[in-house]
Amino acid sequence: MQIELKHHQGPLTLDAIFTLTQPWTVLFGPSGSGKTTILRAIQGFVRPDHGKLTLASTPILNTATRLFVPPYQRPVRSAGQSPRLFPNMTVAENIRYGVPIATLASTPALLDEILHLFRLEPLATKQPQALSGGEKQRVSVARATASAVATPNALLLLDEPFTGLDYTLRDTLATDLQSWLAQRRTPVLSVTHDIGEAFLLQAEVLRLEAGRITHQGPTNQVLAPERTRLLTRLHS
Ligand SMILES: Nc1ncnc2c1ncn2[C@@H]1O[C@H](COP(=O)(O)OP(=O)(O)OP(=O)(O)O)[C@@H](O)[C@H]1O
Repeated sequence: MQIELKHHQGPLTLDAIFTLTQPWTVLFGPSGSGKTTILRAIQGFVRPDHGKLTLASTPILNTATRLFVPPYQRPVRSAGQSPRLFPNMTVAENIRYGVPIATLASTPALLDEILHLFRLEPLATKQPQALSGGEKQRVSVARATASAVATPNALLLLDEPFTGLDYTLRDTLATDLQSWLAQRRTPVLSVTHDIGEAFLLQAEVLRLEAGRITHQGPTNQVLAPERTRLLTRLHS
């Protein structure tokens, strides 16, 4: 996927050009650097001043030619920072919601696999009001994951997907989800400012500073300064 975005928004001047080449890419940067704005522009909820987006060789935005594919027609699925679940549906129904009936018929095990992947089997029949914040977050990411794997050539966007989870669950879930999605060839762009999460994923890292991509490469290269700073703090 090729992404070119130029946009003014409040104090932010976004000027980001990058290509997603790996199965999982992490967008890493400080608060306010524009991470969520990039995800929202890819979804189609922010219309950039200037921009060009191409997903799986299909253009979905080109301000020069006035091309703007609306959000509901983009093969983009996402889970945001605050889980928004259907309150009148169970966990299983929420996850099933974005999966076409034809997909459920051809891959009947999909829902069970996702419930298992996200450790949600014991909660499958509960409604959102009976869940903790971390459980709701898991359902939200599970729903976006189910919909992404059921959509041809989809890109999955995850904004702070493991926030609110304890470290043990986060570590297992992140690595299991990464390999499960890689097997299904569903690419991911996730946002984090958690250095532990970035190292855990062993993904390609895009480092964003004040609206600009300053580095792109493997985690241990791009985040070496953060790692050194963290280790120094732990040993002092
Ligand atoms: N609708 C808006 N109108 C004006 N300014 C906005 C709007 N949405 C966000 N901003 C500003 O744009 C900047 C980038 O916001 P964004 O949410 O993309 O940052 P972020 O890197 O995702 O931050 P965080 O890690 O805190 O979620 C911030 O300064 C924010 O205040």
